[in-house]
Amino acid sequence: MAVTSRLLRLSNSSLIPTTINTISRNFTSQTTLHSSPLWNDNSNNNKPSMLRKRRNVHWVFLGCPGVGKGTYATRLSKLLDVPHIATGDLVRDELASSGSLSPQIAEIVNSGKLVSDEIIVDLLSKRLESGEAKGESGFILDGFPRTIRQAEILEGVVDIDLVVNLKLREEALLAKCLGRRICSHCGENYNVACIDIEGDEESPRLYMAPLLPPDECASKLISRPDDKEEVVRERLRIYNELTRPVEDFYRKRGKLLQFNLPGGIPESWPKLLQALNLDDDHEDGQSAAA
Ligand SMILES: Nc1ncnc2c1ncn2[C@@H]1O[C@H](COP(=O)(O)OP(=O)(O)O)[C@@H](O)[C@H]1O
Repeated sequence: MAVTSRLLRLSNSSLIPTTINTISRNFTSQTTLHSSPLWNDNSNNNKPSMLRKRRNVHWVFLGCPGVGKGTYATRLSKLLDVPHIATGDLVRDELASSGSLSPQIAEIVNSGKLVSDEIIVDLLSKRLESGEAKGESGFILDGFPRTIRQAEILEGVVDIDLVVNLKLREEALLAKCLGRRICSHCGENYNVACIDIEGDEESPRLYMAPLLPPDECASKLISRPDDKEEVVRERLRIYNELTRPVEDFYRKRGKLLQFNLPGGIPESWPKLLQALNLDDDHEDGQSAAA
């Protein structure tokens, strides 16, 4: 469908609030619509060099709180040279800047609920607009879409190539959220939890070493206010209720790649690259696994 008719359809749709017009402008002006999926075109590991150089991906990361969406999306965004856009970060930036929306969203976020589609689309639109001004193209979205309505809005404006659904055993998710620490100085993420879950007939042992901070960050660690146990449980409940159906939305469209994390970063990162057919783009296995 041509971009103009796509926009026309959007602006006529009662589903789409006015802020979405901004998001549609941003997406359509900077993206190649209906591009072929990078990961699907690599059958027999025989990657055409032209394809390997193409980095204009439009990917989405799905997964429960604590699964590691941010960690792996950040790494892939560096590897593919596309922006990693995390709506959770946009929300936290908005709160930190005491912007006009802060009072409205602080209470929602700190109780583990989702902020409204209108607010999140507004924040995402602004982020895309500033990226566009800097010449960005492509993206890895993390934390959006989180509802079927958000998925429909996104589908109305851009053709998503791939949705990576990260999966981790339920027992590990809470521990990962509670162990999460952020350096208040440099913003780097760490995790003090050491996860070691015995294997059984259904799943192998799961070991995830802590990701400890270097000395310069160790005294500056903070936790996210929504990483408290009762709030994490609520976020997990909301994920199951509102975001789980988004997995089906993309499964039906043949875009969902399920990826079970086998352990911590050293085990999971090379396997994720393999699953994405990006393993030979990754020249230095040791440094990436650090
Ligand atoms: N797409 C979204 N829709 C609604 N609320 C969102 C969205 N993305 C982020 N948020 C808000 O920001 C909070 C933090 O998001 P995020 O860092 O992605 O958390 P998580 O670790 O639970 O995946 C969410 O609990 C929610 O309140």
